[in-house]
Amino acid sequence: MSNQSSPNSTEIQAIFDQIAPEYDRLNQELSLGLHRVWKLMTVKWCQPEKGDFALDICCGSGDLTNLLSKQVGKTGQVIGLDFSPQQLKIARQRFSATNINWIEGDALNLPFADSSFDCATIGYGLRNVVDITQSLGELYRVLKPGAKAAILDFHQPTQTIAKLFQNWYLDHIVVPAAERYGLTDQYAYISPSIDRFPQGPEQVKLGYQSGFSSAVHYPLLAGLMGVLVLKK
Ligand SMILES: C/C(=C\Cc1cc(O)c2ccccc2c1O)CCC[C@H](C)CCC[C@H](C)CCCC(C)C
Ligand SMILES: C[S@@+](CC[C@H](N)C(=O)[O-])C[C@H]1O[C@@H](n2cnc3c(N)ncnc32)[C@H](O)[C@@H]1O
Repeated sequence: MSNQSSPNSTEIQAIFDQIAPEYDRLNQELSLGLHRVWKLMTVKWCQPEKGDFALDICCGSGDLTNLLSKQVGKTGQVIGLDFSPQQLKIARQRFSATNINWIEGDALNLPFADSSFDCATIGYGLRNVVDITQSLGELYRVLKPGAKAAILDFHQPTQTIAKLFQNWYLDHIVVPAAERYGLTDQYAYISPSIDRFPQGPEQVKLGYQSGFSSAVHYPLLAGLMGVLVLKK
């Protein structure tokens, strides 16, 4: 990894290619299955409807793409976009719904026309892109007027005790668990990435600066996670 404080795109892509085989198993174990609840809430917050054209940016192994697919139904379509070939390989193996298209692409340069999508999600992706402002600008561009996006990610809690717990859990539960698979460095990346990630009020400000007409941040799990809901 470069000696910069934050990894570049190539390094980020490599992390997610490398963890792809164990990603879902570790998420399930380390969140005690709660990540599924957070993802369900995220999809609900972008208000998908039957027949919608939906987008899951930074789709990874496809959890949110699959949930959107169920919501939009047979008359709808979902695009799952990610720049990690290995994550997309896992996604294609896990989910075969005919209303899903998997696309290898960059969240910072979405291969879609303006005002294409009725709703969108980003699950644990915004913290990992190298340019949050560019990513939010692209998200705004491809959404239809009035469309909603829901962005789930880790969040730096404001309460000291919660922050201490988050750091402890990441350092003493998450990273040692990743060691079992030789993925120590990849999972050790999470903690500093959370420290660099804007907190809720700053995310809201970035949402408005990107042109969204409304931006609300909902903390989850005492602020250890959060969902930013944006409306174009
Ligand atoms: C689905 C989750 C995380 C996805 C994820 C995001 C990243 O940016 C990564 C970067 C590098 C390696 C892996 C990931 C990655 O997996 C959230 C659930 C999994 C978390 C690893 C678990 C941590 C949860 C909270 C810090 C503490 C929860 C405590 C509760 C009592 C379970
Ligand atoms: C932590 S995973 C999240 C996967 C999935 N959304 C979930 O909720 O489990 C982050 C994903 O973002 C992808 N990613 C990071 N930067 C990206 C970019 N600029 N363009 C596309 N995908 C990107 C990574 O390849 C990885 O699959």
